[in-house]
Order: sequence, then C-alpha cells, then structure tokens
Amino acid sequence: MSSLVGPDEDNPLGKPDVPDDVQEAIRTLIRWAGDDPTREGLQDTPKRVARAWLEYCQGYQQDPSIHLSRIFEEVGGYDEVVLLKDIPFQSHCEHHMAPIIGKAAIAYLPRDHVVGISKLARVLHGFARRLQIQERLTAEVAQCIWDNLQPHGVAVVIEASHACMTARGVRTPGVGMITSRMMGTFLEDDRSRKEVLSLMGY
Ligand SMILES: Nc1nc2c(ncn2[C@@H]2O[C@H](COP(=O)(O)OP(=O)(O)OP(=O)(O)O)[C@@H](O)[C@H]2O)c(=O)[nH]1
Ligand SMILES: [Zn+2]
Repeated sequence: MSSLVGPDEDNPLGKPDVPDDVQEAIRTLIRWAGDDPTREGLQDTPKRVARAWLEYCQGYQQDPSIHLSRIFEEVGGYDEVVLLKDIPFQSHCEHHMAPIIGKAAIAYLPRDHVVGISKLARVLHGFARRLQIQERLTAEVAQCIWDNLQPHGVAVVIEASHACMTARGVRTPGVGMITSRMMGTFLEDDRSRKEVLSLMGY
C-alpha cells in the first residue's frame, strides 16, 4: 500500500513520491501506445499518472465503515425513510481501468439512531475510489450501511456510464447501467420498496 507523504521542505506540495519502477511501467505503456516517453511534453507524465491513480484509488487507504461510527441517538422518534439522492461519484472499472461516472441514491430506514447525512456519500466514495464493477460497488455500499447502522432497511440504486463502453469497445455513448441492492424492509415489503424507488425518482 502506498503512503501519502505530507508537506516538507523537499516536497512543499506534499506530493507522494513515485517509485522508479512505477514510472517505468507508465513509460512502457506510453511507448507501447505509440509515443516517445522521453519527449518534453511526456517527461513528467509518469509521475502525474501515478499520482492520479493513487487519487482515483484512495479508497484502498480507508475502511469506509469508519464514516458511520458517529451516530445521533436523539432523532425525535423519526422512523421514516432517510434518502440521499443524486450523489455524483466517479470510479474505475476493474476490467479496463476506465472511468465509471454516475450518481447514486442511498436510503435507509433508521432503527433508534441516524447518521450525519454526508457520511452516506463518504461511504459511497470510499468504495467507489477503487477498481470496481458496478454490481459490487452497489452491494458494498448497502452492506456497509446495513452492518454499521443496523437499520430496518437499506436501498441503494446506482446509475452510471462506463467509459469502457463509450470511449472504446462497443462505443455506445449515452448508455446507462442501473444496479440496485435492497435489504431488510425494502427487500421484504413491496409497498416500502415502491415508495423508496419513487422517492429516488424511479
Ligand atoms: N457487469 C459489469 N460489466 C462491466 C462493468 N464494467 C465493465 N464491464 C464489462 O466487462 C466486460 C469485459 O469483457 P471482456 O470480453 O473480458 O473485455 P473486452 O474484450 O474489452 O470487451 P468489450 O468491452 O466488449 O470490448 C465488458 O463487457 C464490459 O462492458 C461493470 O461494472 N459490471
Ligand atoms: Zn470496463
């Protein structure tokens, strides 16, 4: 696992060091793609690419469940659905390492306590900033909320576009993939599932 280096005199911007073998791997890819990695415009590219990938994959540096550790017990008897919708996210597919760009809706039915609403988006980003397939991303977000909040129900719907389908391969722009994971009440009760899907706009 790479460590992120904080600012110091030799490294005022706090940019992480990039080992030589990582830079060489990116030079090899540039050469293989048909360009010359020693030409001026590409000289710093291996470092930039490596740092960019560290950022895209920041989720590996964290356990997303940490965001759900601070809960609020005083909820004034609120026991209806809590929904965060249209949460934009970016991920990368594990097959082509190409961008997955989309939005998520995350809902849960609280049991006794709630969590700060931003934390649902943090959990999403924690799993999205890894090499993923959309199905696993959807399931991991739902399972994390289920395990850590012990709610009555969890519903996660993700809608995304995969650059491996738009920029290459089948080259079909405008295609959206939708995945969902329902747990607890949302899985067992048709009326609750319909209600949450309708609140999400589906
Ligand atoms: N189920 C699923 N498939 C994905 C996801 N992201 C990318 N894929 C697909 O992964 C598949 C990989 O198929 P392969 O035949 O091994 O790879 P490929 O030859 O590059 O396939 P094409 O993309 O069809 O050119 C492709 O069909 C992609 O569309 C995802 O999140 N979920
Ligand atoms: Zn792909």
